[in-house]
Amino acid sequence: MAAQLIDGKAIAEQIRQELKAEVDVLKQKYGKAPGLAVVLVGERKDSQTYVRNKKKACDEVGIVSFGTDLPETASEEEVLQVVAAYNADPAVHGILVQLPLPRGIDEQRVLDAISIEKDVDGFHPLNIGRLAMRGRDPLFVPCTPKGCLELLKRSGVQLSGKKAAVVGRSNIVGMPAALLLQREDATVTVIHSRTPDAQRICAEADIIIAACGKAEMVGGDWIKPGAAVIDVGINAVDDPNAKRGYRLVGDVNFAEAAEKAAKITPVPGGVGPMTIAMLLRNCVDGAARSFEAEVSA
Ligand SMILES: Nc1nc2c(c(=O)[nH]1)N[C@@H](CN(C=O)c1ccc(C(=O)N[C@@H](CCC(=O)O)C(=O)O)cc1)CN2
Repeated sequence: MAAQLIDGKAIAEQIRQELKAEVDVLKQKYGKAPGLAVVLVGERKDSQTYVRNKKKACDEVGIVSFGTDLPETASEEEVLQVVAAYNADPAVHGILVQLPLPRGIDEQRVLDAISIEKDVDGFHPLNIGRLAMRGRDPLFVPCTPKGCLELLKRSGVQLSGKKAAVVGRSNIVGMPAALLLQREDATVTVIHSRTPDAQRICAEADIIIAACGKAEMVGGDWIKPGAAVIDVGINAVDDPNAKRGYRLVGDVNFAEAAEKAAKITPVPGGVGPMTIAMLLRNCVDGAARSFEAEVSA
């Protein structure tokens, strides 16, 4: 392997330590701690694990976590009532509704109901809209793409003036990642299922963010020698030799790409841990804004 590994687990740990110090300062200055409310609807095992990990990470840095678990059968109105209660609660500075929601609940309606001042996932259309505008700043940026940019910056990858390819155009990763790269003065191409010549475009890019949800789709011949490669994919592939009966692979063929890239993230241990670190970052930023607004009111 020629590439240098971008260790998301270690960088996320470093960020949590930085945040713990910031939270201590906030507590001393304002006499209160940031609060994060996590809403989980249904019994999906993966969502339960993510929510548990989010709460554990909050404890570690000194953020107070609040939680509401609703059954799979909860109605949209019940979910909206929980969101409304957290919107009105001054001890809560961030609200997160774990996705995906059970079928029958209008995800967009629920996300739209979160106050933009508490939208620590950055999924509210006003926050996304501001991200897309020059001269306007969102209050929060979605955690996974924010984590991708943080990994690039902390690994010393220059963005300004570089060619970037984002593979995938989802609302929660691909599109915001493209907007963030553009804000850093990269020239960005978004590649999707109907893009002709996807491989050629990707192979011309200095920076690749792969977020298409297809196991190992980005092969070695998609990578420009010396490129920085950020792999957002988390795909389970059956493997009878693995402890859990499956192993996780990204959207990038790691072994092939690592021979060509200068820097690359692994899966697991790359972007995944950064998603939670960026959630904490957003929550601390939201709380700091709220505390400051209170004292200057
Ligand atoms: N409201 C939200 N819902 C969801 C989000 C989100 O950002 N906000 N993202 C994903 C799930 N997610 C956090 O919620 C998440 C996914 C993966 C990881 C992670 O650390 N993955 C590990 C591997 C884990 C394993 O071994 O199974 C890794 O990549 O190293 C963290 C958070 C969907 N829902």
